[in-house]
Amino acid sequence: MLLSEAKILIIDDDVDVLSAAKLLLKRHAKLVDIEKNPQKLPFLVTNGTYDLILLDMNFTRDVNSGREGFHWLDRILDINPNIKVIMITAYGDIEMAIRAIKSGATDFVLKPWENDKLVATIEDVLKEKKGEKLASATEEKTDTKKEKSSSDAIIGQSDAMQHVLKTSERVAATDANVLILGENGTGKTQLARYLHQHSQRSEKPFVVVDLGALSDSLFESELFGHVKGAFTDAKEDRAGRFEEAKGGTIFLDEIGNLTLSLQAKLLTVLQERKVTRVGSNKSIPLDVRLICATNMNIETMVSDKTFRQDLFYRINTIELDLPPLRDRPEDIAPLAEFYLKQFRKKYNRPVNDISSALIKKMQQYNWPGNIRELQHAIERAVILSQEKTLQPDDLFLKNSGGQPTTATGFDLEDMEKNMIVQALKRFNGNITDAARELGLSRAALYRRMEKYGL
Ligand SMILES: Nc1ncnc2c1ncn2[C@@H]1O[C@H](COP(=O)(O)OP(=O)(O)OP(=O)(O)O)[C@@H](O)[C@H]1O
Repeated sequence: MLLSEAKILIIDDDVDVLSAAKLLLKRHAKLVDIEKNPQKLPFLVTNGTYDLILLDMNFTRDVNSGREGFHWLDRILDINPNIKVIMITAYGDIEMAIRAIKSGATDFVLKPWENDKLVATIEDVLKEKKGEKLASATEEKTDTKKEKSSSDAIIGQSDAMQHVLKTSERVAATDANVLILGENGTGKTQLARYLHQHSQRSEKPFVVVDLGALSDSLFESELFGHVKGAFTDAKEDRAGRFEEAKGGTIFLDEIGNLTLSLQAKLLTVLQERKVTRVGSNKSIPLDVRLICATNMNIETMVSDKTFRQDLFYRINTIELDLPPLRDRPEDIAPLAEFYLKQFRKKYNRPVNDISSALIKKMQQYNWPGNIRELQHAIERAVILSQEKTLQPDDLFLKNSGGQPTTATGFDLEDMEKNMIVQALKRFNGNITDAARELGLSRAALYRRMEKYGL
């Protein structure tokens, strides 16, 4: 592949590194996105946009062990083993760079780099076929491709989801502003990406902004950009997210979390269709398609006057309502099977099937964390199950009937309880054998059984 065709993502916590690399590479590559928060990597990689990632070895939390870099490298390659990753390492970290390559990175560059050298390294890496290096069979590569495209798939055969999908197909091609409503984990981000990918803007950036995670003080500079010297930390000119999304789509998640004063600022930009970087007096025309989402009851917020009616009317030209999973039980089996396949492959586990009793159990559950919770529950079950067919006991679900809450992902206590249940089952309730397998003393196992009410 030529560099001029390549889509590159750069991840580094140092904004100066990010802007320097972007400035250099955007002259050569088709697309260059930057991100300083590595937590967003799984999301960014899953969408399959990028051919190559430049990944820093060290993020703030753990300054120079490189441990975080290895962690993120693993995550990236789990999601897409064929993606090319170039690690960015500091001088003196050669050992670490070698280790990175052994762990699956394609190459490394030393920081601070020489521009020509960086471009040449990227060009070489893009020419090379990653599969050859991994010495994996062609079959494996084909599978991964299939998985990449299927992981973007929106699964939903219920009438409610079919309705959402039909409307989405119709509106994707237009430039209409879309507001996506739905509880946490119902697939709002996934749907926004689908709309972008099926629009005429699909070759341009899809920029996600989590407004819920943005403090009031950062809002303007993050969304609209700033010029050098606009405030103490503004060491360089910086484009905002609206500018980054130029020609593409901007997805404003958690719009219901905006304070009234920020709502007014956003409204002005949307009305005037131009942005002005903080500290500048030059306005830049806006060329983005706007998709917003919230899990809040925004109409009630409008009546309560906590959300501006004029902003509401501007963002909701088309409204798409994603129903909670408990209201569409027909979608549960296809979703569970989809994730079973995905995790079976990821963790190389011999689990092939889901019993009908388990499907029934899942259909009776209320899924407060919606699809994300189901995804995590299946993931846990695939890791822990000793059987080829998942059974009701393999899936630990929180008690039904509670209020919808945010799913928290892996819960160590859930995992521990499940492992104990499995061990007891395997040894027909024999405490000595189960304790030995779990690496616990009999007393420790009894204590835990008591704690979990077993
Ligand atoms: N219809 C679907 N088919 C398959 N997977 C889905 C579907 N909808 C969502 N997912 C998956 O479920 C997870 C949660 O989806 P997503 O992040 O889009 O939800 P969300 O509504 O944006 O969540 P939040 O409100 O917490 O931001 C993701 O891993 C996504 O890929």
